[in-house]
Amino acid sequence: MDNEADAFYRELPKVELHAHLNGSVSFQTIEKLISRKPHLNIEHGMTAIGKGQLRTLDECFQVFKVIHQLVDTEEDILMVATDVIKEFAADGVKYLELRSTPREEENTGLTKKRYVETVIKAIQQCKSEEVDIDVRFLVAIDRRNGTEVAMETVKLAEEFMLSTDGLVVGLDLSGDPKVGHGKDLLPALQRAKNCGLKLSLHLSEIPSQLEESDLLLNLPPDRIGHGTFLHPEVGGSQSLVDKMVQNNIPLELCLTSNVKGQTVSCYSKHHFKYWYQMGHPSVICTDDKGVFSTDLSQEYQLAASTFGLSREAVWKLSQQAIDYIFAPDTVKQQLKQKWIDIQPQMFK
Ligand SMILES: CNc1ncnc2c1ncn2[C@@H]1O[C@H](COP(=O)(O)O)[C@@H](O)[C@H]1O
Ligand SMILES: [Zn+2]
Repeated sequence: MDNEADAFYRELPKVELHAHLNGSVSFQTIEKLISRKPHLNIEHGMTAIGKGQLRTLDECFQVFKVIHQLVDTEEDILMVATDVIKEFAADGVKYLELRSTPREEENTGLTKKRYVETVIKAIQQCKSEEVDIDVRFLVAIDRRNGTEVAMETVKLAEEFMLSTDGLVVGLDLSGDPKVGHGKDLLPALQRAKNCGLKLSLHLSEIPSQLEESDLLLNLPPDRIGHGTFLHPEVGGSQSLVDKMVQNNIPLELCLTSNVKGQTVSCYSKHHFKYWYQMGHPSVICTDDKGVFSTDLSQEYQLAASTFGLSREAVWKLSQQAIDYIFAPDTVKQQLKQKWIDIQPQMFK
């Protein structure tokens, strides 16, 4: 990790709603994976982007390929998911929605079903060890893989939603935004919505996706990841903003990810400012804490220092995120109580 956040941000109870499993793998866990697979000749520099370093978004997607080589067995997935959950808990995250793309690997016999089962197993193990965090899972569609795979993924997510007692709560659409078009994925997303899966879609992460964003906002989705180029000041449009506002769709905003991936030129120009000033529901998230060498405490601190947020405003931001989780109201009530219990210690 590049920096350590100040105590206030580490102690702040937090909600993480946008975290890709394989992008969240820490330095320490990569070390263990590398020692399991020395023949791959993978070095740390290939799996993370350090302080002050920038990459193009294309280069970021190369990094995921390297990590996927390191994580290709059930044993790897179990370790990676367990470590990631415990790291978020240690960073003060009380509720986490983890997302990941089910993969099959011919070499190791890994199937998509076993992939999801293994992530669920890690969540259950952490629960039985009483790690202080409520974890839910979003099954991810990689947009690169097209219509049929998207539909298969929805069916898989549906099965697990019914069999895991509420651990699988929704579906994510992610992957390289330059590849594929949302219109081909619409039937799958519609089906997911109809069967009760919540939808979080990566939208307008790069310019030139206006038509796709317009189409997908008609679903409407339950949350949006990034939405970097939705508003008119950056080439989006007022009608896209209006759709976001009318449907009150929360945004998952990831400052370091956007700056290091160079879709946003600097922190002060991050679209957090636009949406936050409007009072639109915005949630600070990490995206890929391993790849971008960050954690959620640092992201909150960055937002506060860049946009001049008081401690009270930061507290409110983390507390309001509870309203946008995909788990049911009973979970929201439990989390709200937790925030009430912690508040007096933090504002003495
Ligand atoms: C940087 N911005 C981003 N934009 C779009 N998709 C992203 C992403 N960051 C991560 N992913 C998606 O998450 C996968 C890695 O985790 P999992 O193997 O699913 O756990 C990537 O392959 C990509 O599909
Ligand atoms: Zn993402």
